[in-house]
Amino acid sequence: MITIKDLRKVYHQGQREIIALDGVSLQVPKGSIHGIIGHSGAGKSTLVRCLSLLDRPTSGSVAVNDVELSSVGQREIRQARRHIGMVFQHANLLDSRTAAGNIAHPLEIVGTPKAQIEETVNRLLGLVGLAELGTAYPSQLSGGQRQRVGIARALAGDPDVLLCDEPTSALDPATTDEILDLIKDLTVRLQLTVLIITHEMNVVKRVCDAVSLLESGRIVEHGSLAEIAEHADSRLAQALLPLPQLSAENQGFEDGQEETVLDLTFGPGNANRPVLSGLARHFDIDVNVISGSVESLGSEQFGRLRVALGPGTDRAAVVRYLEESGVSVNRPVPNSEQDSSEKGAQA
Ligand SMILES: Nc1ncnc2c1ncn2[C@@H]1O[C@H](COP(=O)(O)OP(=O)(O)OP(=O)(O)O)[C@@H](O)[C@H]1O
Repeated sequence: MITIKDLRKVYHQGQREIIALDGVSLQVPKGSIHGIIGHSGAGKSTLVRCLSLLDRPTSGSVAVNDVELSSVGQREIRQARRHIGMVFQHANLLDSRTAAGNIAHPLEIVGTPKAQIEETVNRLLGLVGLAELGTAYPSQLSGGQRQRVGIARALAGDPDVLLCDEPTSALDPATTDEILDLIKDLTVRLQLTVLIITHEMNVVKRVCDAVSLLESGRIVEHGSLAEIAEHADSRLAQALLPLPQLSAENQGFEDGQEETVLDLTFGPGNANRPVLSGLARHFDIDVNVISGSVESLGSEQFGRLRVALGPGTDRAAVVRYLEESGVSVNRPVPNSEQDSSEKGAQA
């Protein structure tokens, strides 16, 4: 488990103070993956540096499994770093070493006995699906295979935490999915605690259990994917479950007609239930679907629908009926607002 409490990092440039992290608090349970998403300059790299002990926070604390890391002395820092494995955007392998040699490197640095290194490297090569490629050099490996070596190297010290900084940004979509599935599998198998820094919403959708939106050094939205999906007007929800874009002029409703239009979010509990036909029958009204999408978030299905109710419908009663059926109901968000929210959450 990672526990971050009120983390602040202030840089000084001459007279200027730059607040890179402004009171970040976060808890990531063991065995789960938490995504951090945010604009350039939001503070993501600073957060990674403070968590990996490459930089000292100005104040606040970071603990892994209740062991406080942010206050360890210079001498114990190497030992403390062993709790944390790092996966980088470009695997950052040593070109002069084979895949096995790269995985062995951190173990050699801390003086691990040779026989133990060999046993660990072979086990890790198997774990990341490269059992046959231990003698290959980075130049002989594909981008995905290099990242597998990078992941194995991050696991060499038997860490509790994996910090992944844009781990798939340099990979094509199919390889991205393979690497994400590997990270997910390892998280469960080894009961790791994983933080993924990313600007890609599909990374969050595919593997994260929870996500935080970082903006100007602060977490402005956060929650499990199910919690976020329920708040359809939040910026993360609009990025996770976007409604297909209607034209700028045609948002599916006329000015003044917003009252009859609803945005509905269906979660795993009701995504497969005939809620809308039940609604139409119950109130004896027409329900017109204007726009909709269904997304897999982790292993669960979520859906968003924009619907228009027939004239004369008792809107309050309909909203009550839908909410009692477990559907989240929101006012429609105009296209212009949705555009800027998606950019904010995706950048
Ligand atoms: N060493 C430093 N000295 C001074 N200011 C810094 C330093 N490192 C980062 N900053 C500032 O702190 C803020 C957060 O930067 P950071 O690199 O953490 O953002 P980021 O979200 O990682 O951005 P990107 O996605 O572009 O890497 C920015 O305003 C940046 O200019």
